[in-house]
Amino acid sequence: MTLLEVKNIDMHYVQRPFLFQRRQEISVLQKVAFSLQEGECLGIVGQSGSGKSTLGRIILGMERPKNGEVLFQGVNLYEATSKQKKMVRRDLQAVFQNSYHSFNPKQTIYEILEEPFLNFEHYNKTERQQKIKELLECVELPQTIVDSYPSQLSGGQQQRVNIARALALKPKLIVLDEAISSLDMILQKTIIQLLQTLQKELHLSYIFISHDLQATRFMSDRILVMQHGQLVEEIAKGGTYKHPASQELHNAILPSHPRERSFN
Ligand SMILES: Nc1ncnc2c1ncn2[C@@H]1O[C@H](COP(=O)(O)OP(=O)(O)OP(=O)(O)O)[C@@H](O)[C@H]1O
Repeated sequence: MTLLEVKNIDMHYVQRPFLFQRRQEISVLQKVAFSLQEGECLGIVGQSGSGKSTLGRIILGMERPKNGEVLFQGVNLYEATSKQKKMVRRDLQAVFQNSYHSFNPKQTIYEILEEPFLNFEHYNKTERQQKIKELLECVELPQTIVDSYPSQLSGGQQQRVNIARALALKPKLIVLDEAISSLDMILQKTIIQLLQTLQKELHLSYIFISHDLQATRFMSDRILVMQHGQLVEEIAKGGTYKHPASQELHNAILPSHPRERSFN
């Protein structure tokens, strides 16, 4: 079943290069269209500035596009009623690259994880405690972490808390925007494996946005390649890269052994 439909999205930003110069429209997305099935992990890759994060924000309902529609479970995000918006806020979650900045540093991990339940559910205190315990188990964090503040956790632990918070309301889709890019290689692999396990257990869908083709290939069922605000190629799992933009990303993957890395 189709979960998300992105139809002919155009987006531009208005810039004024210098104080007395005329405002210029910079086009960042042109006619972007794709759909996502339930349970699917769709990768979106492209070089820096190709428009991936802008597209991610539009999919999350955070930025209204100039033209086009985003339909999530059949609901147009930018025409939704307040009841529909509440449903979307439950079922559509995000994990961004800089996990620390998405926390209130004055809240403990317990308070951070409790917030979605306070906002969306009618659980009593004992039920909330039980749900937080389950969330921590889900992302393989120790229960002792609940009294810590975000600044007391490692980057990997912070990102697990972020994932736990995104999972709290059992969403249908999580948009992961460079969600593992700031972690070291070993941690990246661990978090990818965790995301894959959770995807199977909870029948989740992901949009995995990254400039890292290798990680995206490992994670995704299908990959869309972006260049200059357009989707230039769709690659099925195990498929080959034909478009020059895809080949460029592919060629940028470093060989695993340092001896094989030549910069000539
Ligand atoms: N708020 C904004 N105002 C003006 N221009 C913007 C704004 N946000 C993004 N842009 C421009 O839109 C283009 C696409 O940016 P975007 O962040 O979507 O690319 P990206 O592919 O996610 O890049 P990266 O991988 O470096 O994060 C860039 O040229 C960027 O400068």
